[in-house]
Amino acid sequence: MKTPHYRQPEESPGLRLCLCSISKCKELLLSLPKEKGWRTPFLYQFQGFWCQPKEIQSIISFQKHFKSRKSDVILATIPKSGTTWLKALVFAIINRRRFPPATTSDTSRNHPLLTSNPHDLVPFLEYKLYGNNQVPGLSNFPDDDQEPRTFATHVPYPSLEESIKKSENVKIVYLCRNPFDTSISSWHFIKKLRPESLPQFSLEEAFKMYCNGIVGFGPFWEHMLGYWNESLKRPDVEEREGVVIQEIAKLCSFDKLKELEVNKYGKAMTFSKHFENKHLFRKGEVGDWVNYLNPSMVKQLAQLMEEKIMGSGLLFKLL
Ligand SMILES: Nc1ncnc2c1ncn2[C@@H]1O[C@H](COP(=O)(O)OS(=O)(=O)O)[C@@H](OP(=O)(O)O)[C@H]1O
Repeated sequence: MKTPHYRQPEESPGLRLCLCSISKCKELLLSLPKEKGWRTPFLYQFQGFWCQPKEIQSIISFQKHFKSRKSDVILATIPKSGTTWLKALVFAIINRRRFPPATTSDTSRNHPLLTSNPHDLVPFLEYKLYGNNQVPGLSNFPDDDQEPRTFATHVPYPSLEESIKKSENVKIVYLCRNPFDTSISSWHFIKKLRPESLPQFSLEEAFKMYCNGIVGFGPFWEHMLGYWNESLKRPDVEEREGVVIQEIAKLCSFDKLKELEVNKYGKAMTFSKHFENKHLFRKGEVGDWVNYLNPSMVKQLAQLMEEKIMGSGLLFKLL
């Protein structure tokens, strides 16, 4: 991170390893239902959703050790539904006074989004913070006097750590995207990251698994409805601060972020050791699915959405 005012959680002196849980986790894995995976040989069904083995350990650690603060902001998504964009937007909004977003002004030249990938600015709880057997010391995160803390997660609502769910003040921002585009985006992403040791992964196979709910943090409809139903119980007042909105939208736009050096050539540790940021920016469009799904696939997913999501009030823009 090149901006001196913003501290990464790894620098915290409280970081420690939590190796004792590894053997317990192995035991747990043996007891869980499993299916063929997207990026790993298997996905396991843990607390009702599908995830990779390493994620289970970090989710347990997050559930056990994280304690929310009243001012915390949690960004929640299922993978490939616009997480990177949401992280950029929320980071820019929360820090708009420290880092003015106007892309033309002198002060904005130091904006962290120009030199850091959004995943390095808003860490995932289950990857960057509680991943790799670590329990981060978050007392000084991100800065001694800077609130709110902003975290991200793919974990479904029922599996969030208890103090988050119990709090009346913690803000959860949930973003979901139409399942047509999300399924295609997921397939493209996994094709790039899937180890060579695993067999080829066709669109047909990926689509079938997606529709069966067997996708990271899925089934997608349960992920969406978990957060959606909770938001209906606790509606938020809409707040607007007109002047900076356009500037933030411009700074966080797909074209702007995709063309930055850090996102064209940079690497982030969020997803794996050698993960290239460019994989997070493919097309960024609504409706690219029409180039991939055949009529019978469209029919199948449309029926599934009707069966699982219709009636909830949740509606999507498909084209
Ligand atoms: N700034 C911005 N604006 C609009 N769209 C954007 C932006 N950044 C990333 N993208 C598109 O989001 C898709 C990646 O999803 P995620 O960011 O959720 O991926 S991840 O879960 O964090 O791996 C992926 O969608 P597809 O292009 O359809 O594959 C990205 O291209």
